[in-house]
Amino acid sequence: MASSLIAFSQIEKTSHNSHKFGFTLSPTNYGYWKAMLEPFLITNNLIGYVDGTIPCPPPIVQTKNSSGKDVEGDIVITQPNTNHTIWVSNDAHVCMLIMSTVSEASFQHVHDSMGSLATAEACDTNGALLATGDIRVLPPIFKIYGQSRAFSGPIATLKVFEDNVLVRELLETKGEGRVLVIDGGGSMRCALVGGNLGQLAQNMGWTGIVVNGCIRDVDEINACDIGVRALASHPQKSNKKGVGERHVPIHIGGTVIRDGEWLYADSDGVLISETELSV
Ligand SMILES: O=C([O-])CC(=O)C(=O)O
Ligand SMILES: [Mg+2]
Repeated sequence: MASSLIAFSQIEKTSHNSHKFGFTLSPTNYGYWKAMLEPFLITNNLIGYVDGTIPCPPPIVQTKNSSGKDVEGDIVITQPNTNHTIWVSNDAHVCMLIMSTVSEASFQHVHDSMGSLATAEACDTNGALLATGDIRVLPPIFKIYGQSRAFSGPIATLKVFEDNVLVRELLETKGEGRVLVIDGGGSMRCALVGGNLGQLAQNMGWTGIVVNGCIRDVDEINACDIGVRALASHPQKSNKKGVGERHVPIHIGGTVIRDGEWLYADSDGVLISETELSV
């Protein structure tokens, strides 16, 4: 039998809400914030809603009403799952508690990560699309840079080699939430993106940049409010000849990526999908 969840009582909720944290999460104090918040969540048995050890039960349950002698066999009864309703309500309470410790400066960032699609879950639930190649997983060759650890958007492709003139030209156009995916041939001999281009991408509304190649000005890029993936950092700048191809199919690690497809990146990896996936 499925174990039952218990809804938080009004007394418990009031007690949680009256806890004074006395600080908020800002763009610079994540370690301190986590060290202060985690013990609170553990001692109040709330951590399971955060780390996934109390998973969301399915909204519908099926029970078999076996009547023994019934020649028709078992009758399957479908009903709403009260555990699901309780979990959703408890989870909303925990979310509210945590969001009350997030500063306005960090709100958008936290909100974006909460709303983004988890790549592991997307793989688990889309086995058929993975098998047909409609969803592809990029090989785990990338390092994570930029403020946004989880990001997604329609792809603009670019093929260049040790030359970043076209990277700047594309980033000077409106991003409109797109992710620039640069096939730089995996070159480890110079950087295709640096702090200035990272800032430009942020200002022009790009969501992220994925580089099959290197970046530089890592500290500046890490301060930009975009997601960045690259093979490594390299201090040298690239050529400035303006050679390359925009919006063409590219290959990264043997995986084809087409302009207009969707990219999903989080701490677990990077997915390419022919169409937009629902969260
Ligand atoms: O100028 C470049 O080639 C890359 C760079 O350093 C930047 O974008 O800041
Ligand atoms: Mg620079």
